[in-house]
Amino acid sequence: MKLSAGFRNTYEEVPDLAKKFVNEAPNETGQRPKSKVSRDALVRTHQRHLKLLSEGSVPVRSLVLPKPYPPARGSVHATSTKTVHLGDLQIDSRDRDAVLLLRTITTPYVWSSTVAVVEDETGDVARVTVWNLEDNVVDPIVTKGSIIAIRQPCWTRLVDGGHHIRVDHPSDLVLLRPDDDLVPETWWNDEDLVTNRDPGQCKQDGDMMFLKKRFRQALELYTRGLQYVSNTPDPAAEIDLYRKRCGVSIVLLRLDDAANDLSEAIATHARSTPELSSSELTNASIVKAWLRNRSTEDPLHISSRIPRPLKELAARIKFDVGINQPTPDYNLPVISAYVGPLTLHVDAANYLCDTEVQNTGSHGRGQFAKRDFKEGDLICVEKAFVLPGYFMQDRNSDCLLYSLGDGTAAPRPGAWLFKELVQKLRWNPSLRKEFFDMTDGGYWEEHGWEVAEDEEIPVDVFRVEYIRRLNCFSAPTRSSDLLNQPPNSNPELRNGFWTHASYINHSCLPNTIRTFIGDLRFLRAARDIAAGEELTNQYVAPDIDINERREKFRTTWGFECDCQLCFTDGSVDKGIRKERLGQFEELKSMVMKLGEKGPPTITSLKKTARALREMEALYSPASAEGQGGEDPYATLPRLALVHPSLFLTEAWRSVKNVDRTIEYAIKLLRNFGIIARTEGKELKVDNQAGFVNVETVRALNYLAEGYTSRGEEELANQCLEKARLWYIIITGSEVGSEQFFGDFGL
Ligand SMILES: C[S@@+](CC[C@H](N)C(=O)[O-])C[C@H]1O[C@@H](n2cnc3c(N)ncnc32)[C@H](O)[C@@H]1O
Repeated sequence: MKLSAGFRNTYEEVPDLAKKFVNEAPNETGQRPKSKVSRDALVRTHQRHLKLLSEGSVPVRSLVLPKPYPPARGSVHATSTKTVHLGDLQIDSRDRDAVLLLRTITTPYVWSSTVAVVEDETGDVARVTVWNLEDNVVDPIVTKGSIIAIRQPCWTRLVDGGHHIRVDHPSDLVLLRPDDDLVPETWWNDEDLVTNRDPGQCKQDGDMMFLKKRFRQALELYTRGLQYVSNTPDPAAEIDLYRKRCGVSIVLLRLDDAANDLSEAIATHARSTPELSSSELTNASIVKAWLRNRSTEDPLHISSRIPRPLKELAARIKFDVGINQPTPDYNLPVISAYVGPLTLHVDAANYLCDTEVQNTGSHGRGQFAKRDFKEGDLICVEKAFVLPGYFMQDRNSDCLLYSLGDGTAAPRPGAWLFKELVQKLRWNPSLRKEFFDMTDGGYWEEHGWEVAEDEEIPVDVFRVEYIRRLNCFSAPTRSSDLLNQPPNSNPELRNGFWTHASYINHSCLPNTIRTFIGDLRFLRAARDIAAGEELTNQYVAPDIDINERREKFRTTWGFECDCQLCFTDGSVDKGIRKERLGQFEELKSMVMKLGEKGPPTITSLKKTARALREMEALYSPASAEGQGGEDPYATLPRLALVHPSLFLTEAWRSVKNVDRTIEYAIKLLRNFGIIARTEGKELKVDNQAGFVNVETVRALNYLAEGYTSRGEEELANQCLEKARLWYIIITGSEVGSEQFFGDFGL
């Protein structure tokens, strides 16, 4: 039996209860807690929670964001801050200038949040809960004996009674070094200040910590080594320590620190190498500027003049910060072969220069073509700002994110993206501008302040979450993998963030298609695009029902789609819309039942075809008002007809009726908004407002098969050529096409 059986974990918030509590508990803002818990009781409870943790008795990790409030502004060392004690704090009332100095008296409990028992200078005790740290048990951020400063502290009520100090913004928690001026004299401890003064030993100990994945401790040891190496100048040791610390920083996504350390390592190397000692490489700021300039150019020939380990780190940092190349040249087969569930991050440059962000006039900012693109062309390629690489099959990676402010919840992919975004932004001030430039739906305007030009942009976790929700993408490991999924398998997609791509607006009838290979996001032209045209993308495939569609756009992204399809579907008489949906549902269940019965009979297919014809009538010119008698759907998708026409195409093919297969494949294309017809031996495909997707690629394959069996090879080849182009558009590359088309025997 487990020692802690029967003990309830109160450190893990139950989101539903927390939500109810937040919305229903009486307001006690400004009051003080009526009772206190003793030091012994707090520590005892904490020990039992540590026990639960060590036994693995923890629920699925739940990240909980309370009602929004902004982080404290400026530095904890600013003269305006004032030190307070636990006894001064009030419930739910934050004083922006207040700083609470605490010392942790327990090892931390680290799961959904980091929890520790702390004391203040007067000996008063409390439980502190810190959210949104990139923490883990083996390498905790706050350890027993840490001295911490909490900014804008207040008491927060716990659902089951009692109070704790809750911190949501990582910047509201500051870890203080023992020699920090803020540390009260009573907490000075000479032992803290006496450390190993041998840089070599520090490096060795740091290496050991690195191997044990205790990255923060490794950082600390390398930092200590660097402090002491300056006493006994030893360039080789110094370069080594900078290099090692740079490596750890890269693992921890601290690219700003990594670039600083590598610049110092390179400058030290140059100063101690006779042939470089009078070169620009001795200037660390010049090297740093090169590491961060996002260019593939190397006019100072830095990479060819430094030792290989430094050169490799430089490449790593440049790719991770993001570099741009001027052409869409990529070795897609090599990239695709490299990528897998555990190797998502590709060393490749971005290709962004032929697109630009501009104001649209009606939809905020949007992305525009700077040159003409032909159907299928690569328009832009971008490496992810963040694409979390957690293990999908691991229970340990289960994680949920709840926002109590608006009652929303995000499953694992969104929760992980949020966590990594907070981490990356927290440690890389240089990358914040590009991220916080993105739309947050007005959050910061309501809750934040105007950030001055020379002020560091704060990492407000609520703002990060709003930006995540409005701008992230769901991404498969490789888009081509999705073609080989068993039907209805619904594989889990990751959530990732691509900053340039986030400026693209939605259209149900997009002129571009996005695909993914690892952390590279590709955008290809779904049809010819002229320079100056706005680029659009489908955020999600449109629902058949215009009301559902509008609701989804409104609640998820806060906009009203004004594309031609939404306008036309929206103009249709309500009764006809209802009838379309009713008939669609009826036909769908009829088709499903047929599917269950084995191979279809000719009679059943004829019956289905009749039902489809009846539905087609609901898309006749008379169905939409105010269109002057013209067919409003002449070039538009007729979404309710897609499913039955797909069924009929495949069913006629299964009974080897070539003519009917061709007829229905053309219908299927047409219902996706793609008008395909033949003029003699020529195939004409008009796609002004249609969808290119796997079904339309298949429809072309069925046509190719049909024309082949009728001996119309030229038509078959044209279908196949188009299908191959569309395959590239929907998967990003040609990789896998042999197998895909081979499965059709083509
Ligand atoms: C990923 S961002 C696109 C860039 C955004 N327009 C901007 O200015 O930052 C998504 C937001 O753009 C706006 N948006 C996207 N597509 C739109 C459309 N078709 N019509 C109106 N607004 C749209 C919505 O405000 C949505 O929340």
